[in-house]
Amino acid sequence: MPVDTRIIDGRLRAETLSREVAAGAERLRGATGVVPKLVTILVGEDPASKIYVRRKAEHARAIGMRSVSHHLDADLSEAALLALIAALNADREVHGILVQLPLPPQIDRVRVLAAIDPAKDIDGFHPMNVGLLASDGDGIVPCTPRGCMMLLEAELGSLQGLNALVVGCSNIVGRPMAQLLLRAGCTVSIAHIHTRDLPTLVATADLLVSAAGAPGLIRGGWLKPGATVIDVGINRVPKPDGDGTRIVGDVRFDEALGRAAAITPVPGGVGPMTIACLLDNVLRSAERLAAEGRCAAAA
Ligand SMILES: NC(=O)C1=CN([C@@H]2O[C@H](COP(=O)(O)OP(=O)(O)OC[C@H]3O[C@@H](n4cnc5c(N)ncnc54)[C@H](OP(=O)(O)O)[C@@H]3O)[C@@H](O)[C@H]2O)C=CC1
Ligand SMILES: Nc1nc(=O)c2c([nH]1)NC[C@@H]1CN(c3ccc(C(=O)N[C@@H](CCC(=O)O)C(=O)O)cc3)C=[N+]21
Ligand SMILES: [Mg+2]
Repeated sequence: MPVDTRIIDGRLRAETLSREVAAGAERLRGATGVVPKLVTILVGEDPASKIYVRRKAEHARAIGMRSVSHHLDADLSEAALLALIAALNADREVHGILVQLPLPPQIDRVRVLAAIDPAKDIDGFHPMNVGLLASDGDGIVPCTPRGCMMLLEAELGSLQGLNALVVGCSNIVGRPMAQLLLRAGCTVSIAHIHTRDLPTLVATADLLVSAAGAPGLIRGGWLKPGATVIDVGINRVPKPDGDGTRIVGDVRFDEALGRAAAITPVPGGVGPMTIACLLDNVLRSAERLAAEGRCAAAA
């Protein structure tokens, strides 16, 4: 029986969260003189990365934070990047450091992420924060999975006992997503490129989070009727009429309508939540560093 599928408005939820973060930043400034500061680092010329980094910096400024962007040549050495990170770790006016991924091949992502002060690691990618998430500790949680959890909890309330399927197991999205769902009491499955029978797994899922980066991978007819669907995928594909490109998710949105209980659109779903959660992570880091006397009031 077809249902009326709710379209989850991530943009609206993200605007609400951004206003809360702006108010929190203003409170912190009033109480301590500390103005949260985000530093983004982009290495190379990837056009999508340029757009996202610019968007993050603009949003930070729009809500009253400070933000500085470093745009470095594609042939930058790993040593030079590590030296920049060391300087930012030591800078008492910097509260959040974001190294945009992917990095060029001469730079070891694992070494770079491990060099960021875990207290300023607002992506939550440092092994210390990864470990805290995996052991139910209180570290910094990656932005995209946090945004997905906010949308899911607003939609469903408690997630306890639900069958959750995460498609994709990257360090940025899939793995931390699975950890958060486990923490929320879901029975979690993780599918990836070697998974044999994805349609059968999808059919068992009360909630599905897809982060494969594969356009149209998930067919509407695979979904358990009444499932809640979070589509993280951002895939640029040619328009049907061949005139330019557009962005689609991993889930066949048209097919999911009438079958899922609720679904996030692409764009306008998870993406805006990622940015709002990033700013929230910057605020939290600034609050914690201020409480520990580890940062300076803005000059
Ligand atoms: N909305 C947002 O805020 C964000 C969106 N994204 C988007 O989400 C998507 C995933 O990003 P990210 O996690 O960084 O990407 P990665 O490419 O790092 O990871 C993708 C994962 O999906 C798996 N996968 C790929 N194709 C299939 C398939 N056909 N069937 C099953 N599993 C598959 C991969 O398996 P394997 O590695 O084994 O090949 C891998 O585990 C991308 O489209 C990205 O643009 C990312 C971050 C934020
Ligand atoms: N260190 C690091 N941290 C990241 O968080 C990180 C990264 N590297 N590398 C790349 C991915 C991708 N990512 C997105 C952020 C916002 C949107 C976003 O704003 N999306 C909008 C607009 C989409 C569009 O028009 O392009 C939307 O979905 O509505 C998308 C994707 C963060 N990532
Ligand atoms: Mg992220």
